Amino acid sequence: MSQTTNSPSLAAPKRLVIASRESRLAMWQAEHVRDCLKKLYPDCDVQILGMTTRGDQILDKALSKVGGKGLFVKELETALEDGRADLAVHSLKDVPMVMPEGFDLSCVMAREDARDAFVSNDYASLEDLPKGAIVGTSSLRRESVLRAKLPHLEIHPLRGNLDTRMGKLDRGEYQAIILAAAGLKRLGLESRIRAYLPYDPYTPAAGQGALGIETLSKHPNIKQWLAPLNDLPTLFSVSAERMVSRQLGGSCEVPLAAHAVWDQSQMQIRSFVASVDGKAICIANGNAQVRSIEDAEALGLVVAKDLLAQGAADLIPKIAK
Ligand SMILES: NCc1[nH]cc(CCC(=O)O)c1CC(=O)O
Repeated sequence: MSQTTNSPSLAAPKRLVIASRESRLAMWQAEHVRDCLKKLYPDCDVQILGMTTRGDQILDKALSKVGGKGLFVKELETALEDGRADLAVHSLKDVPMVMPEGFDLSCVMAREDARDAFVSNDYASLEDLPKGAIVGTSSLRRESVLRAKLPHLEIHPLRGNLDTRMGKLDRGEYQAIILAAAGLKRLGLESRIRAYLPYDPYTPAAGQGALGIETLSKHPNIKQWLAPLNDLPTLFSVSAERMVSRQLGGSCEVPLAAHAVWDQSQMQIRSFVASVDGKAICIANGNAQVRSIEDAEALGLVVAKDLLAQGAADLIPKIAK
């Protein structure tokens, strides 16, 4: 993944098929990748293969209860294996921390706004919500911080694609909902954002706001063709975040947050592991010079060790210690 220039000896691709989920956000992301590839390789025929995943079908349960991450990527991986597609585009947040055998996270593209957003028709911010107001989120991470900071609020589950979630808010099922700002901005719904939640304490999930492209390990050419799409600051940041998450079991069955920023070789990272009720929390911050993916992962490891030293493992159901 560290390669960011195209090998001059490799001929341009003739045809590339992108596997994508069919939600509006997933299609936006696939079209974005298609447009970038068309710019790089004007003579290449770039197609999008849309498909429904189990994560899109099961809408009545919290993600953490139905298999979590991986749920949105499995069908796309099958399309790669079967040769129906060459690359799969994912929200990086949904990509498992440990890639399955035979698959690589080949490319990480520039990050959108990584923050969580407050969306409401009647209130301007979380702080304005009255006692008993219903806030929609199915993220255990968001729920944990909300319960700790604003215990007078009611947290109710909220699943489905972005349009479904907005519809539920607009029908009055919730007084407010919390969503990733990235998805809203990509779909032109930025004007619905009433407030941005600060990174402290509302730290995002590892990879939030970034796009990841997955390919088969046995097709190194495709990885090389994608290399120019990598964004170095994002790649460094998410490498650190994903290392923290990986060390802590990498599931979404536990409130786990990790967010890093990289600028001019300096990286800062904030991470927490908490209980869903918000009563217990381990927080670790890191700061280091980072000039490579290895440096970024090393910082992620330090932060993970800090969390574990504070007893984070006790908050995680099935972590292999
Ligand atoms: N877990 C679902 C998911 N995966 C990616 C995004 C939003 C876009 C992104 O973070 O890149 C969302 C929705 C949300 O958290 O509101």
